[in-house]
Amino acid sequence: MSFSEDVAALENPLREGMPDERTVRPCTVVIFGASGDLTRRKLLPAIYNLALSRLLPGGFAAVGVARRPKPEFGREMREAVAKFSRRRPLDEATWCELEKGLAYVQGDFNDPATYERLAAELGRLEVERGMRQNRVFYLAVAPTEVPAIVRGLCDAKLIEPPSEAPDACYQRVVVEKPFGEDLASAHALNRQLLACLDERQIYRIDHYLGKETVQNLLVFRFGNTIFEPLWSRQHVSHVQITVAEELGVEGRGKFYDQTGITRDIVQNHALQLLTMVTMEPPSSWDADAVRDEKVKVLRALRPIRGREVLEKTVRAQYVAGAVRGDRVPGYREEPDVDPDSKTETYVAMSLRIDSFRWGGVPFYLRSGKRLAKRCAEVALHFKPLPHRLFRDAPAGLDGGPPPSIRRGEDEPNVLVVRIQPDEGIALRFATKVPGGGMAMRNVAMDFRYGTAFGSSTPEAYERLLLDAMRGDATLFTRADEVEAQWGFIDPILTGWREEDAPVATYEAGSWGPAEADRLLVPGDKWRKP
Ligand SMILES: NC(=O)C1=CN([C@@H]2O[C@H](COP(=O)(O)OP(=O)(O)OC[C@H]3O[C@@H](n4cnc5c(N)ncnc54)[C@H](OP(=O)(O)O)[C@@H]3O)[C@@H](O)[C@H]2O)C=CC1
Ligand SMILES: O=C1O[C@H](COP(=O)(O)O)[C@@H](O)[C@H](O)[C@H]1O
Repeated sequence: MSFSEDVAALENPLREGMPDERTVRPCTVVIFGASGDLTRRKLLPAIYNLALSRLLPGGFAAVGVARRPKPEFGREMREAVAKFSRRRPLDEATWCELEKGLAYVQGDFNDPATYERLAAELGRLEVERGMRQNRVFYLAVAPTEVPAIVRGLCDAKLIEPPSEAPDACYQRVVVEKPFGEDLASAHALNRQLLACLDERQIYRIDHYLGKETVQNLLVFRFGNTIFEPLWSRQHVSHVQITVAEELGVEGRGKFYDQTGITRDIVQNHALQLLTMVTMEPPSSWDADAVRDEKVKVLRALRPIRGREVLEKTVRAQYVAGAVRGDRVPGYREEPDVDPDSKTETYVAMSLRIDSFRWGGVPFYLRSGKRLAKRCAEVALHFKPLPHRLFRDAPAGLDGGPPPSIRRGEDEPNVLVVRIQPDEGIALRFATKVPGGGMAMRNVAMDFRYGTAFGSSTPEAYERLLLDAMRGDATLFTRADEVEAQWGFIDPILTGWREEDAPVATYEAGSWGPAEADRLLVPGDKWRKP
């Protein structure tokens, strides 16, 4: 912990109790796909930040595995950390210590010799650094590579079945998203994994679950008494879930054109947000208790299939436009994208959850690349007043409210959970305009994470790596959960194909296609965060 953080911890009462006390046993993290983008942008910076926060165990090593030779792996990773770490400049002492336990094994995932070399390297590090065979294998690779790696690890006896003995070593496998590309492939992948591993050893990652604000959805709902009674069809008129990006496909045109935003974001991140907002309270903070409740919501999602896709979903692609003033090309002009591509870069849908709590409440979900603003949020729109006692203040009232305070007319209460950026929670409510009369205007009560807890909150990958080392799978998806997600998404993708659903267009830098408005119940409007 740096001096300034130390002081902040002492001075800010909200930070009390923040350091995490759960211990991590000495272990090695092995990253498959170590020459790839995720490793340098996210994984190594996350490991470095854990080291900087003194959350790594005394004995720790990180081994990268990939096809390309990397004679300067340590130097490359140092540069990556210096560039992508949330805390800069690089702390030399922390990096030097970490680098002592850093190694690289070159090899093809399909070649048994790769695992022999890895076994030798692990043996050397474990002896040298006084560690036992506690290992987290992080598969930062495409889903097609996963079965070969797991087989290779098991054949080489680098993974053993889990033992209940208190001092037994563990071996766990973290599997990156996308987990399959449809229900059939996800199911097959689960079968292949479970042929070699126990479910307790499998950690299917969805990095949105590692975001502080996503976890806070559960604390907000189940750690307070006053919100949960409002959290249902009795009070909520509709819910909007938005995952918007300013970014385009960022050099991942080939991957993206085969994937599309529904598989890349909605099947995982957006549906996870939906489950966190709508699940029933779990009986305890236990991995299976939490995941059982999430699966129930996924199974209660009303399917959208066949011609229903035309009425309940909108897919679209961006055309050239300007994002924050910079001209950007259209999707079909991006490198490695088919000029006749029908892959969606935007999707909006109107969902229903068939349950006692949510029956009749529309859930509007949208996600897009190259939208006006980077923003992920969940907004609960409450029901309108049954009877209006007070009048809205007329605009331009002398000495009246500034324009940032919104007119109250027809604007019921809204609770917005901002996942990113500007993480926080805002509640919109009506208030009396000062002066004579009883005119009202809407104002916001606004909690900001940055102000309350300091600006540098841990990255999702830090939390999730640490949880995998600790053996806490609560924030990872279970086999039945990931299959239930695909079970909802698959019929939509099939419906689009079979019904030849139109692909609308939207200008890059806008809030998406006008066609998305037809998903809304009359009177509802998409938010412009
Ligand atoms: N990048 C991101 O922001 C995110 C990525 N993900 C997921 O993480 C995973 C990895 O993504 P990303 O890092 O971008 O992918 P990259 O394409 O950048 O990296 C893939 C890695 O896999 C290695 N590899 C592939 N096949 C083999 C093989 N047969 N033998 C040995 N090595 C092999 C490559 O090695 P080499 O290049 O040396 O051949 C490279 O290190 C994907 O599933 C992706 O969907 C998830 C969220 C965000
Ligand atoms: O998984 C993915 O997520 C990122 C967005 O993540 P965020 O944490 O920056 O919100 C997205 O850009 C990428 O396409 C997708 O694969």
